[in-house]
Amino acid sequence: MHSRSTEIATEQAYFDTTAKHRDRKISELGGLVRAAANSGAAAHLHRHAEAARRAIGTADDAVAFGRVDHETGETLYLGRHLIRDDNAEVLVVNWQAPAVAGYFEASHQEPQGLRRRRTFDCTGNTIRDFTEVIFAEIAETVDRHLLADLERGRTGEMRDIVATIQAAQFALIRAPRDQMLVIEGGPGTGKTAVALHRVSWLLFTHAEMLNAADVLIVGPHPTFMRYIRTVLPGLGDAEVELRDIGRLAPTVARGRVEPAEVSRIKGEVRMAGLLSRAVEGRIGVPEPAERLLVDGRFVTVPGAEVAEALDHARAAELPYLGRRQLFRDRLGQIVADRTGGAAPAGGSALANLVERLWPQQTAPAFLRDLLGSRSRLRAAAGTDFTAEELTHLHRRSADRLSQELWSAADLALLDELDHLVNGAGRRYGHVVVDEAQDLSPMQLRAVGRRSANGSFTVVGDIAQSTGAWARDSWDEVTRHLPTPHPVTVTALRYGYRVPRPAYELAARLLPVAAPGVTAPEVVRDGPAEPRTHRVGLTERPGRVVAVALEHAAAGRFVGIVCPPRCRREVEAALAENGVEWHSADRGELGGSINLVSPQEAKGLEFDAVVVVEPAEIVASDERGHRLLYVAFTRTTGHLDVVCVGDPLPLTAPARPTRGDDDPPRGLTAREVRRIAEHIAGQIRGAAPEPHWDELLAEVTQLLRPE
Ligand SMILES: Nc1ncnc2c1ncn2[C@@H]1O[C@H](COP(=O)(O)OP(=O)(O)OP(=O)(O)O)[C@@H](O)[C@H]1O
Repeated sequence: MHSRSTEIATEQAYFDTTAKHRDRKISELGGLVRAAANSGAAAHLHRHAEAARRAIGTADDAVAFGRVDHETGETLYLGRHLIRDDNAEVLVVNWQAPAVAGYFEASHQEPQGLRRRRTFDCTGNTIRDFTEVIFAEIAETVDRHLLADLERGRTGEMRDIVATIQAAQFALIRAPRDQMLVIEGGPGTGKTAVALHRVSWLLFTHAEMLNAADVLIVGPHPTFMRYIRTVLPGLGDAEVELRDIGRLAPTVARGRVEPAEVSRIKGEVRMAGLLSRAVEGRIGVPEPAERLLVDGRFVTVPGAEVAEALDHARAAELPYLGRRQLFRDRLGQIVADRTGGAAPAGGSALANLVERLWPQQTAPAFLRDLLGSRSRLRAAAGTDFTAEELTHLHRRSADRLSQELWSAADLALLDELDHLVNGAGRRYGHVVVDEAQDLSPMQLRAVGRRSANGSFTVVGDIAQSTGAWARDSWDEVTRHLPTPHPVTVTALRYGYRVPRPAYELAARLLPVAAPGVTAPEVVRDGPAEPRTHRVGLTERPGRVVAVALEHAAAGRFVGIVCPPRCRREVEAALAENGVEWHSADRGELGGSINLVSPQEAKGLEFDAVVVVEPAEIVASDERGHRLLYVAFTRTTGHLDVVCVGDPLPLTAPARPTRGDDDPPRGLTAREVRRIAEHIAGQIRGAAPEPHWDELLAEVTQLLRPE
């Protein structure tokens, strides 16, 4: 029998030969890319060469990550990319190929014709070691390679998991395309990783009908998109479109903070009806006779004829602006018939009449006018909204459109309006929506209308569902995504990210946070028990920074998960200590110390997590225990809780850090909190001076007794 070092040397020789073939191909393609870039008419060749170059990987990567030996004696190496020799013989099979599915699927119970599965541990293309499973052996061996992989330090970028995809994950990755596949599971079960690898697998398997630019991945916030953005390009699929949910809307200034009840109303599906009626309501009624000055003389068109042209255009199956054009053409013809000439081209009288009866619109201008006008809101609301709800929707517009600041809920309304006004935009052959459990019906409509065929991968976890649209079942989400295909909800059971001690702490929240949700089975032990630091109020920020620095000094990637109320003090302490840090709120993630809100921590992970004041996190959301569950489950290793109050609040939200919380007479504590949050939110959003009046008006509105 070969010794291990001889075995590694033999494998290394194979890797070296393969690398020579790959590197030559890379340089050939590089030459092609350069040549194509130089010749003017060769853009498509350039793209093709680029894509081919990406599909073969880079010279820094290992040529393969695994190998399977079949009972038949055939051996296949698998890698992220297909590699051939000069005679087109396959040296390494790409991981999506059916021939190597057994690598992911085979188990001791069902070896699927495999004798051996080997996984290589490499630095660049140098093999350091390998682990292997011999399927004929009786005892199940722990997948040491997976465990070693999970122990590795994290950075601000997610890595692919191709070498260690587990059988249950692989089943979802290769599930049929024509369905709405809901992947649920606890924190760190690999839902996001699986969804991304599924995209790569679908692109490979359906290459003839689906290319990377036909796939859209929607995530919760910009930081999350940055976190996942390198996974697919690393697998050779660089063109896939990634957008956070806010970026589906037309580009506007974001950052408006508004009370939860306003967001809640704006997220409801009945807003779609209101917007559609509001758009139709902008089409005017003609005068009994319309007089137009055309080429120096007046032409009178009877109102009935104009009304008929309006009705004709209104009934067309086109968006608002398409129908406007129809009306304009028809009116032009009517005028031309009267003057006996050709249709007046762009005559200003005609243009004015069209503009009066069917005004030009953009989604932002339209929404600003609508929300700023009680009468327009009332007219469009019909009987679907109460007077109180309309009062919530109404707001004073900024003086200029460019000064208007938009909330997250507004963005979905803008997208709906853009669709009504300009018609359908880009549609995709497959749409992935991650952290879908928090999206409002209006946000889900924005996602849904981007699907060309109802093929979706929906990812999320009910136990992590928070905010105005916290869900208790998947049906509440999927019913807003149109599909002719079946809906399949499948759970991932094993928790790969969070080590046992940290997860045991987090799981104590589950009975309060999400009764009925099954906890994942954790696959590994952690490096340390969670630590609780009970401190006095004034010590809190300093301790947070000290703990974060301790982890950073040990080379760990650190996340400080901090509720909004403690943010300023922690930022100040970081500054005082001269600590360089990154803010997830600004879409940054990286370096060593990162500051994130619990909401924005969703989907992210760190080697060490410092959770600041759990009771404040619980108090900051109606489903605050879920938010704390999210915070505790961001760690791949260390967890520290720094708090003045209860480190694990299991009952109603408490306010441990202030003694002066009694509400003034006439206001309930909830109202005071709501107002305080609103004012704080607006200030945080750095409302510029032109918005101060508006802010005051909104606060006055909130203070009015209900
Ligand atoms: N088969 C695997 N091999 C190696 N690492 C894995 C595997 N499955 C999951 N992981 C790792 O576990 C971590 C969690 O994965 P991921 O972020 O996809 O989980 P999630 O279920 O989406 O979590 P959350 O609900 O918190 O967003 C990641 O670091 C991922 O790389």
